[in-house]
Amino acid sequence: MTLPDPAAGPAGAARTFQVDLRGLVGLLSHHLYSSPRVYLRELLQNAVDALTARHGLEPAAPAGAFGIRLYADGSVVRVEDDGVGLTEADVHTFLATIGRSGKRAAGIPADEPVPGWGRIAEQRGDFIGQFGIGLLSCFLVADEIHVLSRSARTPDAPAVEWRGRGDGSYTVRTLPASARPRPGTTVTLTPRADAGEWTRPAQVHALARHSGSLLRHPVTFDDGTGATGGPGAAVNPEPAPWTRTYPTPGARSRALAAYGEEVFGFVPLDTIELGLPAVGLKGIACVLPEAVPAGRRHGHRVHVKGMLLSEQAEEILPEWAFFVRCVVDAESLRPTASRESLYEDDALAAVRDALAERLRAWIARAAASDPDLLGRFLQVHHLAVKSLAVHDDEILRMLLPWLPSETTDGHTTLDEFARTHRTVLVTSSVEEFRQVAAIASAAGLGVVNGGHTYDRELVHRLPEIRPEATVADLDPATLTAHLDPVDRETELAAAAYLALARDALAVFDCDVALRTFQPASAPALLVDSREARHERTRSRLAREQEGGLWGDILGALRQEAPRAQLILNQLNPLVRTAVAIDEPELARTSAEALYGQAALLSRRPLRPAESSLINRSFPGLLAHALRKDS
Ligand SMILES: Nc1ncnc2c1ncn2[C@@H]1O[C@H](COP(=O)(O)OP(=O)(O)OP(=O)(O)O)[C@@H](O)[C@H]1O
Repeated sequence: MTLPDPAAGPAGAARTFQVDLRGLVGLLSHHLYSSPRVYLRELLQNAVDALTARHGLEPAAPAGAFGIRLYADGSVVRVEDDGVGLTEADVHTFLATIGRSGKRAAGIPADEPVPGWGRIAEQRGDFIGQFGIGLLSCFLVADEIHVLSRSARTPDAPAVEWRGRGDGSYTVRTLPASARPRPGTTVTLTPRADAGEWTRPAQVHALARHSGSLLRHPVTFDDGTGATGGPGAAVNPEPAPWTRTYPTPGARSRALAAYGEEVFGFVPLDTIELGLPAVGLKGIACVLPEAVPAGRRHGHRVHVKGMLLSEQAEEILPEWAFFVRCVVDAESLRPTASRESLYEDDALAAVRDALAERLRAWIARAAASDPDLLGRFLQVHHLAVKSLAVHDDEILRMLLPWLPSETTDGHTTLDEFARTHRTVLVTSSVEEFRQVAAIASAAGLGVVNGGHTYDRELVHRLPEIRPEATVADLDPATLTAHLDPVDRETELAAAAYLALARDALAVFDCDVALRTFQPASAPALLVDSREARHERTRSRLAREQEGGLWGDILGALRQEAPRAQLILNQLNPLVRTAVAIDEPELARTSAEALYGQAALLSRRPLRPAESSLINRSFPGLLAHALRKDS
C-alpha cells in the first residue's frame, strides 16, 4: 500500500495520484464484495496460492506436507500457512502496493520469473488471486493487518514483519529467523468491535468450512478452547466425494447423491458426474426433483482449486439447463475481482459447451437404456426438455418418441400421433384447440394443442425428424369453411330463426350460421379468437370515444375485425327443435342459451355481458319448460 509522497514538486512536474485508502476500502465493501465475511475467503485463498507456489518450488514434497492453520479466539483471527512466504523486498512490492500481485506482477514480462512465485507464464493459471486487492478486504473487519513471513525461496533471509493500517500507513521490519523458524506466512487481524459478527470463533469456523471444505491442502481450525474439536480439528476432513473411491458403482452414486442433498437441500432425481480433464474440472450435476419455471436460471457452486468461488455462478451452464444444479471444482477457471462470479472468456464458453454436452449425453443414455428414469425425468421436466428440443436437433431426435402433448387422441407423444395421422394439424392457442377438437376428431382429423409452451414450434419441426409427416396450422375459420352447408330448403325454413338469433347476438358481433357436422351430439360451435375479440373491443371503444383523443388513436389502430360465428349443427336434435320454434321470445332465449353453452365449452374467460346472458337465458328456458309442464 504505497502512499505517494504528496510533497509538491516544481511547477509542471509529473505528480503521482494519492490514494485515500479508507475511500477505496469503502468502495470495495459496498460495490465489490457482497459482505465483510469475504475477508476470510481472501486470506484462505492467499494461503492456498502460497502453498501452490511452495509446491512449485519443492515439487518432490508430498501432497500434504504443507498446510494452513486457522485460529480465532474472539480477540484475534489468525491464518497461518506453510507457503512460499515473502522476503522484505516482496513485502514492499506486493503487500504494500495496491493492485500489484505476486501472481501477475505489473511491469514484469510474462516469461520472467517473479520473485518467489515462479515463472508467471507457467504458473499464472495455478493461482486464484491475480488482482492484488484481496488483502484489502481485511480492512472490512480490522483496522490493522499484521503479517509475519519468512521466504522459502531465500531460506537464509530473515523473518519480516509488516503492519498495514486502514489509514494507508504501514511499517516493515526484519526480525531474527527465530521469530518464524519455518518458511510461510502468518496473517493476524485484531477485529474491530463492530465486526464481531464475522470474527467470532464459531463464525470463522463456519466461514472456513463453507469456502474451504474442498481444499486439497490440510486446513485446521483452533478456537483456543478445544470446543470445535480441539486444536488442529480439520476444516476439510474429507476430500471431494468425486475424488474418493467406492466399493461399487451403486455406493458411488449414493455418496454423490448424499453430497448433492447436503449441499443443495434436496434429494436429486439423479446425479450426473461431470469431468473435463482439459480444465481439471470435476463435479456433479443434481437433477431437480421438482419442476421449475422455464428459463429460471440457477446458481451453481463453483470451486477453483477447492476454494469455493461462487454459489451463484449461472454462467457455467447454458440457459436451457435449468433442470439441474451443479457443484464443480476446477483447476483453471478465472474468477472476477469480486471472486463471486466467473470471468466470461473463451475458456468459460468452452466449459459451458462441454458441460452441456455431458447433460445431453445423460439424456441420451437415459433414453437408450433407462426408460424408467427418463419417464420420471420427463414427468417433472418436460417443459425444460421441450425448450431444449426446439433448438437442438439431437435432443429432438432423441426425445421425440417420449415428449407428451395434448391432442385430439388425448395425451400422447408426438411420435405416436404422427404415426396415426399423416397430416398433423396444430392450433395456435388452447382456446382454439377447445373450439375445434371435438369436431375435428369426429371428422377424423388429428389436431395437436399448440397453445402450450413450445408445442407449436415442436410440431412444426416434426417433418425434419419424420419426413413422412406433414404439418399444417389449423384455425377455427379454416375448419368451419369446410363444414357442410345445409340444403336450400332447410336453410329457408330456418331463416326466421337465424335472423332472430343474429339480432339477439349482435351485441357480441356474432354472426349465426347453420351447417351439418359431426359429432351430432354437439349443438353449436362458437368460432372466435382472442385477437378478433380484442379488435372488436378496440373498435367499440373508438366508436364510443369518437372525436376525442382516444377515439382518434383507437380509430387509427382499427383493423377489419373478424366477427365471431355461432355455427349451429343441423344434425343435433336440440337445434332442429330450436329452429322450428315459432314463439319469438323463446326463440331468442334459445339462441342466447346455445351461444352461452358454446362459450362455456371453449373454456375461455367470459365477458360480463356473456355472464349476464347466461344468467338470463338458462333460467328463462327453465321457466318456460316449467310453465309448459304445469
Ligand atoms: N499468505 C501469503 N503468502 C505469500 N504471499 C502473500 C500472502 N498473502 C498475500 N501475499 C502477497 O501479497 C500480494 C497481494 O495479495 P492480495 O490478496 O491483495 O492480492 P492477490 O491475491 O495477488 O490478488 P487478488 O486481488 O485477486 O486476491 C499477493 O499477490 C502475494 O504476492
